[in-house]
Amino acid sequence: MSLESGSKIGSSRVKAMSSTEVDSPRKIVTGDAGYILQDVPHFSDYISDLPTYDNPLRHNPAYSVVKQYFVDVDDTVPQKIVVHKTSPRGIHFRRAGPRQKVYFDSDEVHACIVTCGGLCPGLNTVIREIVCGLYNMYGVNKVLGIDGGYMGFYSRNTITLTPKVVNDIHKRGGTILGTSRGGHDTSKIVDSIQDRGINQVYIIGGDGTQRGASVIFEEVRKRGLKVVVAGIPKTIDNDIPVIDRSFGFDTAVEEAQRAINAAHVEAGSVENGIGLVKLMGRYSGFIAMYATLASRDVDCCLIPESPFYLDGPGGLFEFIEKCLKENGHMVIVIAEGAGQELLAASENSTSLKDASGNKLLQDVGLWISQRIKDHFTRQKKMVINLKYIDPTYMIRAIPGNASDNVYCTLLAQSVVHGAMAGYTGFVSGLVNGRQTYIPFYRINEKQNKVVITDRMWARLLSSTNQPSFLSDKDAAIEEKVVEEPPGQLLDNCTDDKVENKEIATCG
Ligand SMILES: Nc1ncnc2c1ncn2[C@@H]1O[C@H](COP(=O)(O)OP(=O)(O)OP(=O)(O)O)[C@@H](O)[C@H]1O
Ligand SMILES: O=P(O)(O)OC[C@H]1O[C@](O)(CO)[C@@H](O)[C@@H]1O
Ligand SMILES: [Mg+2]
Repeated sequence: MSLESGSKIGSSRVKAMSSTEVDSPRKIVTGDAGYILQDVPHFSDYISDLPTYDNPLRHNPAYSVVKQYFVDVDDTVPQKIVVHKTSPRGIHFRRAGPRQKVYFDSDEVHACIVTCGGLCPGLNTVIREIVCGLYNMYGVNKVLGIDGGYMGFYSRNTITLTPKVVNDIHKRGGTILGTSRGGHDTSKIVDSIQDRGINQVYIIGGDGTQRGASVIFEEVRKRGLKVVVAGIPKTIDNDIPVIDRSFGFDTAVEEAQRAINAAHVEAGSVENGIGLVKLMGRYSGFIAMYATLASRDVDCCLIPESPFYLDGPGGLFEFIEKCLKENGHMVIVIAEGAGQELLAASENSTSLKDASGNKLLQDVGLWISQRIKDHFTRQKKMVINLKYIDPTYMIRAIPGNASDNVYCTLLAQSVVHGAMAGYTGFVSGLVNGRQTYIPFYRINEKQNKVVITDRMWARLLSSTNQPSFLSDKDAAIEEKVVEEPPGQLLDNCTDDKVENKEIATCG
């Protein structure tokens, strides 16, 4: 059976599923033993008789010597790699990489790149590698940078991108294209794409951006345009599902160590020192969790997914007192989205939003510093020295580290290969260590969160020895989860549940 788009699918079963009336049908291919491919759209799904061309990499001296450089069209990557002998084969994604045939003549390509949402280490590397990939691998010579996020599509300013222009940009933080929140108008964006004659759109951004990319793709498809819409997920919070991790995350965790070290040194140098570090993470506490695990100097890590309380037995104040009595100092790491429900209850809660509609959070770092000071100084009459460090923007406004730079290069080259091969409506992402093409709906259906009933959070609790802050009621729920019948082998059991539901519906 061949899974190549536009070709016959042999004995496998293909089912078109539509989630809403406006969305194009989902491409689901099923095979033996519970095999499911959540495939990505392709030009041939809605435009017939398009010419194809030999991939120019065949004649590129760097690649032509590589044995099996081209990816087999049937290659797919499983989402879950821990299985029982009786497990169904489960969900798979199309493997990324160069194809023998491409759907663009090099001279025909007019690509553009846009960056949206907050900054993230590695953005410039992704831009650089898309430009260099298009020029050097595929002989493309028209690449435009859209200035300042989605709203830049409506302005006249664009930046011509060539390998020379982008040569050094990976050494700089931020994005040379600029970024923004809000201002997404699908028809105006697609009008602009059409007016400029753009036929490959590369969209780098977070969850909001990829939702925007998905509606741009739907509009492009509705208009029957031969225009690739492809995303590269960017999120320093690591809140995008399915992918192993987002680019820039590694750099952010590494940079956070500097703040934690400073907090530790400050706290250890005074009587009853408390070093408090606030890290990014609106709804997902991955940066805080990994920075804590990496550091080993942190005594308590507070994240949005694990509600905590201050007073009484098992509460934060009791734990701080214990640490101070035992060690004379302590370090707390708090994610910006942690404890927001406590702030809302104790302060005038606001419903302010940013231009994209994201809720603006109150500063939990300042709030908790004040509450700790009040508790120990006024109520307990104890001398404490609290130093609050807020490095939030410092950890994202830096260039990617070596590992993120390599990762960004692979993501960028993969997305270019996919676009040249005529795939569209997809993001390029790492799944179980392999580059894949993932349909937008999988990226947009939910947020990736720390699962506090997983082993990773248990590792953190055992490393810090902090309280779990679970009430008897919560503990009972946790117990129930653990007692569920076998089948939830993986750390991320929430994912499994979602997927089992999908298997049931797609099957
Ligand atoms: N549901 C949506 N439909 C269309 N466009 C959207 C949607 N959500 C967000 N956008 C647009 O995507 C862009 C970026 O969104 P947002 O500010 O939420 O950042 P993000 O991509 O989620 O990145 P991050 O949260 O990691 O900083 C904005 O221009 C916004 O208007
Ligand atoms: O202040 P800005 O630029 O809107 O971004 C802040 C938000 O962006 C993020 O870094 C996500 O990109 C969040 O962690 C944070 O709350
Ligand atoms: Mg977001």
